[in-house]
Amino acid sequence: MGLRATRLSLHGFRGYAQEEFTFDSDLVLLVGPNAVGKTNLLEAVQLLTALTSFRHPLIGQLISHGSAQARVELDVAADGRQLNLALSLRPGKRSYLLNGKPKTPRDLRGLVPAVCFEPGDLDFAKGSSGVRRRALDDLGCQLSSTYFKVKGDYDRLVQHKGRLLREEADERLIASVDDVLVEAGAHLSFYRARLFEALSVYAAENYRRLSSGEQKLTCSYRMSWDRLDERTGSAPAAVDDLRQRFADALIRFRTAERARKRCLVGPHADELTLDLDGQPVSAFASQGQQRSVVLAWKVAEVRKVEDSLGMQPLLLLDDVMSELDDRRREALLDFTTQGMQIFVTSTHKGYFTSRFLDRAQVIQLPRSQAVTR
Ligand SMILES: Nc1ncnc2c1ncn2[C@@H]1O[C@H](COP(=O)(O)OP(=O)(O)OP(=O)(O)O)[C@@H](O)[C@H]1O
Repeated sequence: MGLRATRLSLHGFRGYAQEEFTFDSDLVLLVGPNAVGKTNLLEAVQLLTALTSFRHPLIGQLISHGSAQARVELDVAADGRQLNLALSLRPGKRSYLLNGKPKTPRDLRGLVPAVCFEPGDLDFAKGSSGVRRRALDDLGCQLSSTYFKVKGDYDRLVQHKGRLLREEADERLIASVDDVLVEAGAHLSFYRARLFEALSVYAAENYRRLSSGEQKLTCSYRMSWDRLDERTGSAPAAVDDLRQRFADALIRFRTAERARKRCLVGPHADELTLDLDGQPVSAFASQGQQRSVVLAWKVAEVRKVEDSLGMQPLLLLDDVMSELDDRRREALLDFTTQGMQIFVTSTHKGYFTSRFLDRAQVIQLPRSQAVTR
């Protein structure tokens, strides 16, 4: 199924007082100098589609300085249907509309999916497990309302438990939180590990192609309780199994958690590792290899969205061309022939081939300059 964003309007959003863009191509290149608003524009598209932004902003940060509210709207053609997605932002409150009718994020989840690739994503390869957990959760929340709910429940509970541990609350009170934490935590680890496994298969294949089979990418997920007990993690068979293992671990680590005053076990501490030929990517891979790993992972995300939702996501590429060498840039631009709509931002047109530029709608920012093709 093809998704095409055709119009974006921005009112009081970030640096945009009032602006409207129309898109007439499946390849949209936004070019302009630093700080002109390229990323802000992609962020608006991401908020209306993925219902999140890679910047994870507070609502107040999205509203233009000096404005009381912001509104962004995106028209999308989806298999003959016209969708108008709107997001209104006021301090502390965000509300969505679909074709003029109020909707919850739950209603909109997965309606118009998007995958974003931005320079900060390089941390996916070189950063800690926390970066990879967050990336997985962002995608999982887009793919499934259940994932989103379980993640929200777990985050709230683990924060609450953390507060109780810091306040040295009564042991029975903490144990009562553990009783509910087990349910949300077992589900979150289960969903996340399954998503990771599916993406790992695609990413390994993508990496093999990108590196011409020179190295093998392997990805592994270790539940926190296996990691802390120094056991070798194995793929979870079922939620029941995880529930039991999590409950046992919470009892085993009760004294340690009270002593350290923080939550030690649970999905927030699961470890997600990436290895090239058995060596951790974060510590041993070259910068180029790390970039290829991230590229392989992003391509895997696109494929997973297609598998799960039966449609190609919008692909948002924010300033990644400058981060990639010619070969990897070419590999990424291969995507542009696969029919999905792609938004690319860049400070320079020079990163793109004439073949690419001929096909693309080039929007020059700031808008005082002419819009060209
Ligand atoms: N809430 C806000 N109100 C007003 N301006 C804002 C707000 N949030 C961000 N900005 C401004 O938006 C600008 C940054 O825009 P953006 O990140 O889209 O730039 P960019 O074109 O992607 O730049 P670069 O090429 O450097 O990545 C900054 O000048 C910043 O001050």
